[in-house]
Amino acid sequence: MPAQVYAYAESNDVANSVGNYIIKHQNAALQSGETFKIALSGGSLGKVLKKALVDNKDIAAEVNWDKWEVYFSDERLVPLDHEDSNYGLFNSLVLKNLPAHIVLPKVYTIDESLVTGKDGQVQDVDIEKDLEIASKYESNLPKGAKFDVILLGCGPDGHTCSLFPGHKLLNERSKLIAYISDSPKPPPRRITFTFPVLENATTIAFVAEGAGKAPILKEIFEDKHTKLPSKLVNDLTTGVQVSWFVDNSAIEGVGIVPSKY
Ligand SMILES: O=C1O[C@H](COP(=O)(O)O)[C@@H](O)[C@H](O)[C@H]1O
Repeated sequence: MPAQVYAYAESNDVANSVGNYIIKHQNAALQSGETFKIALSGGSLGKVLKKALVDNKDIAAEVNWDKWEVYFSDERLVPLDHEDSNYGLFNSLVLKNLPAHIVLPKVYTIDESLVTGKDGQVQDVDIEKDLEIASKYESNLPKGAKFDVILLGCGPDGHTCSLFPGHKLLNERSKLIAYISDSPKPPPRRITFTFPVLENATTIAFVAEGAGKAPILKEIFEDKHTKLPSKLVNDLTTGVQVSWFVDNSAIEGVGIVPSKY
């Protein structure tokens, strides 16, 4: 299934389109099941989610938060209220801005006590603990590690989740959640979805904005041989529908014909 690319001049339109996409897949999931299982990323996606799910009142009214199960496609091994935490970003930008009457979603976070220790202080690097964080997170994944939607970012180096170009985790097949201690982008200690989880999703959407993303999108869409992580996701042949929500500057000079969602 070839990836669909949806492009807009304005950032608000990108966000609204992402919001409509989420609602469509939420409704489809709730027609056949009791919960909507979504995985989020960090980085620039946080602001997009706020614009889409909090600020746009029409979309906000359609979100069945109480039926959502929220996971993170990757997480940095820092306390949950740390500025680098992907959960922390979603919490501060979205969850904390929801009206008081909203029943909050079930959100699956890393076990913070393994990062901070019982005294609440961040502990020194302890690979065994970090592996335990990854395997605990894996044990909480939905049945069959099946997500209705996975929302991804694409770093300027082509990384997605915490899967970095050329890294050995690109070949990880036995673990669904893997630990990385040498992330080239700080912070170095993280956990991440692996390819078996991405391959199994119903739908995956990338969100990428800004001229800084244009060179890497050019490589992803024009270089058949590149092995960038985002390209590997883009080329999945397991039946997952991959979409891109971008602004015009992110695809400036890229040879693709975008659509409107
Ligand atoms: O480190 C990370 O970066 C990617 C890409 O972030 P962006 O700001 O360039 O969109 C993000 O998707 C991932 O969750 C995060 O941990």
